[in-house]
Amino acid sequence: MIKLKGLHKSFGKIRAVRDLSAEIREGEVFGVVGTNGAGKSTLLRMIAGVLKPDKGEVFVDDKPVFENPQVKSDICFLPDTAFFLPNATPKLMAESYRVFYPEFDMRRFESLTSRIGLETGRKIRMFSKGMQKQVSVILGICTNTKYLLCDETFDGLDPVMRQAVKSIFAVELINRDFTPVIASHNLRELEDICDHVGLLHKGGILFSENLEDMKFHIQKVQCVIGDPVREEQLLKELSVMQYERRGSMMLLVAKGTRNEILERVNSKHPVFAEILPLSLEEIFISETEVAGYDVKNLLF
Ligand SMILES: Nc1ncnc2c1ncn2[C@@H]1O[C@H](COP(=O)(O)OP(=O)(O)OP(=O)(O)O)[C@@H](O)[C@H]1O
Repeated sequence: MIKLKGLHKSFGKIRAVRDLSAEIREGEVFGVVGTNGAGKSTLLRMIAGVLKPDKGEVFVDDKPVFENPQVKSDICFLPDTAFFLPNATPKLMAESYRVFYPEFDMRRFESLTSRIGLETGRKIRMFSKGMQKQVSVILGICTNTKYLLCDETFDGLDPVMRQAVKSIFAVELINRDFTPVIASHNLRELEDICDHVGLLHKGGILFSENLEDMKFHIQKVQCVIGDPVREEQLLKELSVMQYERRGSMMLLVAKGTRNEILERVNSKHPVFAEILPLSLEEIFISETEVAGYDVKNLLF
């Protein structure tokens, strides 16, 4: 488990991370989302132990991470701009990774690179940006470290490759002790891979939730009731987070389980009613609006 306790980090007058506390549970995919400059990279660098917090501490499996090589050997950090040795090939990079990470799985490296058609003997600098990202992710996965910190890792990957990386993560999560932390400014990129998402804003965590819990407790429903009195009653009875009208159709996002909401709606004898799937983005927008934030400005 990763525990972040009261982290602060400033660069001169810029307060990149302020009083940030959170927990990242083992075996979960944790997403850190936030706009450019929200403090995501700074946070990941502190978790990786390459940057010392001004105040507070990062504990990885109950041990402080900074200047602790033993703990750091359980963490692989993939920065947003991958570092490759000059003129290196993927094969050479894999060999140098093996020096730092004794558990590096060379066989898996060969199998993954061949599966996605990456030539391991070609110079990385001749690769496209997306291909360089692929090399970086594969190297990270093959380190076999328990924690993999990914900074904007899915950025620059095409949809097919993004899907491939997600599948690789899924296999790792099943087969070994693996906890990826993925930072992105794009909630849509995190939607189908993360179990838990923390929303970072101006260096602090605004919101940190398990996605299944969130989806279980919020529903989007569209219905036609056709009677203003019963419509009014429904709006009063539900804990409405968002409400919109399109002609006679009511479209609302409300707190409650699927059954609770349907029961309330059906008690108003609707002409038509259905529960619609909610995207992670809609959930975040609803939850944070209720908390008094205009999250649309924080996500895109
Ligand atoms: N080494 C540094 N020196 C000075 N300021 C820095 C440094 N690193 C980060 N900052 C500042 O700290 C703030 C947070 O930056 P950070 O890179 O952590 O944000 P981010 O959420 O990762 O942004 P992005 O999505 O653009 O990568 C920014 O205002 C940035 O300018």
